[in-house]
Amino acid sequence: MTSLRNIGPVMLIGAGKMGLALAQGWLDGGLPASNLVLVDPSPSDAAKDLAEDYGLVLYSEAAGLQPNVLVLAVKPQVIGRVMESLIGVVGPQTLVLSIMAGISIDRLADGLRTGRVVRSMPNTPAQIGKGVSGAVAGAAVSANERDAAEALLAAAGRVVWFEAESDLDAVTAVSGSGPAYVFNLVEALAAAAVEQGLEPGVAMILARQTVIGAAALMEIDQAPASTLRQNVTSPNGTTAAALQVLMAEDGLTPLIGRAVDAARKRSEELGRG
Ligand SMILES: NC(=O)C1=CN([C@@H]2O[C@H](COP(=O)(O)OP(=O)(O)OC[C@H]3O[C@@H](n4cnc5c(N)ncnc54)[C@H](O)[C@@H]3O)[C@@H](O)[C@H]2O)C=CC1
Ligand SMILES: O=C(O)[C@@H]1CCC=N1
Repeated sequence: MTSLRNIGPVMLIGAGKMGLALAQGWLDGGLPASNLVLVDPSPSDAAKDLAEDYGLVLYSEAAGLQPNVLVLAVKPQVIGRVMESLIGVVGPQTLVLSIMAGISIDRLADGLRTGRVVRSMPNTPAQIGKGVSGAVAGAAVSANERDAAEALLAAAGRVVWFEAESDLDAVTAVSGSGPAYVFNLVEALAAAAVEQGLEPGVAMILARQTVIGAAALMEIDQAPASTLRQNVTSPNGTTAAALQVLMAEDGLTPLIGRAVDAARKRSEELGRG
């Protein structure tokens, strides 16, 4: 696989939450700081801090530069304007790697006048190298360019390639937004603990560490999730009583199904502008 050391200049357009999570992963993964430029007209303190810590250049606009890889990490709602500002920045050798929800390869190819576009969907655990990204390569993307995109995404965690671009709307709804579902589960578990009379601070420690522990166990123990669940469930015990509620016909599975469906529809909507 292509190494981040010899991928050449990378320009990140949009140093927001997800862009910075990726940038941190690239720097940790060996991308030389001198090869990373951040572009953001209103950078957050976190963006300024990263730039200062690593000596990165932080520009308010991209004019005059032609990177090897241009990473698009702005909100889908502003991409029209952003693409206009990038004419001339995307050269004949520039690979475009988008992480934006909903925005199609065709739309980027039209707006940036290049077919060299990889559309991807990472998630925020990228920041610690534990993310997962789905990716689709446009028809004009060469094997080397696909390798370069893979190197950037692999610094953030696992990479799964798809043939059908429409699958990325599902990926967005499952793993792109998914960390939020898990954090919301922590909030719900902590709220339930408070309802049971526990002090809020303690409730949050218990809820948070339960999810941290369960995730860490799942990483080490490759048994199916259903087996890990069964390992907690003593016959006729407390977990069985809770699972009767969670696994009822109107329990967690249809609820998560509706949530994922809503996210997918929103991803499709964002794509329609
Ligand atoms: N937050 C997440 O978990 C994930 C987000 N994404 C995608 O990443 C993109 C960014 O999302 P977030 O980081 O959450 O949003 P954010 O609001 O934290 O970051 C967007 C950044 O773009 C900057 N920006 C606005 N106009 C710009 C311009 N003309 N040029 C350069 N930068 C500009 C803003 O100042 C901001 O710092 C979205 O397209 C989203 O779909 C993808 C996967 C996961
Ligand atoms: O909420 C969003 O639209 C972005 C895409 C996936 C995660 N965050």
